[in-house]
Amino acid sequence: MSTSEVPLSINTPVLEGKSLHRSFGKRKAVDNASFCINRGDICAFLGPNGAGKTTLIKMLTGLISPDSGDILYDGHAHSTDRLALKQLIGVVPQHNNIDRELTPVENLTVHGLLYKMRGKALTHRINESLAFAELEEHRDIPSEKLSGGMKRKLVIARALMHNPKILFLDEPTVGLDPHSRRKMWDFLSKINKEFDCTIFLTTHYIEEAERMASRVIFIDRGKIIADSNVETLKQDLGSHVLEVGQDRRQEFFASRGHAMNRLAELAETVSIRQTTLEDAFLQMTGQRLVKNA
Ligand SMILES: Nc1ncnc2c1ncn2[C@@H]1O[C@H](COP(=O)(O)OP(=O)(O)OP(=O)(O)O)[C@@H](O)[C@H]1O
Repeated sequence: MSTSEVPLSINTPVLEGKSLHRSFGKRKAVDNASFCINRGDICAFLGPNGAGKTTLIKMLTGLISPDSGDILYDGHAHSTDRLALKQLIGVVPQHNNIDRELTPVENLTVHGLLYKMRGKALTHRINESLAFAELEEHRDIPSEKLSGGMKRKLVIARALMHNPKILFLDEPTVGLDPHSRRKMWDFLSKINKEFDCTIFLTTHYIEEAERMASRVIFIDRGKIIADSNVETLKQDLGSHVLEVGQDRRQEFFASRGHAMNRLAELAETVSIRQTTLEDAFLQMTGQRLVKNA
């Protein structure tokens, strides 16, 4: 049995980054980043503006090369085989790069042709993609007339046309209103389940990572500072937090009961709430992720 025929288990690594470095001049955009993404993961890279998320995605998708380090897909380096890499991955960049004058059908057709899809197979796939993205009604209008959420879905549908194994999304919901953002999370979860597609996304929206991700990797100033699941990151800190006094100093507790006991002792103004990923990031880095959904 060849390597490609070995059945994949859930814990099969599909993507590994090993000691990745990338600088721009003196600026270390990505600094010794190592991680392993398993099949079926929805992995969120979470970090503030300028943390290195886009640089990392560009390296993983072959747009730029690392200064040093290795990138392995299914255990193999693809640095010399760009075509094989392109078949394996779908990429959704931060900005919608659809052809605005072309219709959704035309945008998908161009992508399909580039991936050597032809005839009935291409038509079938386009129809399937439009149905999945709920864009059938808008299939023949210029794409510039689509709403922001629809344009985003079209970019995603296009990235999925050739059935990639891993979908990369750089800030998938940036610029969308909260309602469209939530619908996008459902859409991405559906892609993950129905297409058996591993998802790797960057975001600086806490809620996005909390709602969607099975794995969260914190990145700060180019360095990976945590790699775990959402619940573990929060539990490590304590499930509940008291914010005490005018300066809202934080005290963490293992349970609501413990937090309530402490609350009863305090004479100052206190609020109680569940711990969030924002708290975990703040404790680790001393800075906030800034934007929130
Ligand atoms: N082409 C480039 N030339 C020079 N500096 C760059 C270039 N690309 C990125 N940088 C710098 O590298 C650092 C990381 O940038 P990057 O875009 O990867 O961060 P990010 O986490 O994606 O930020 P954002 O959330 O704002 O998109 C920043 O300091 C940025 O200014």
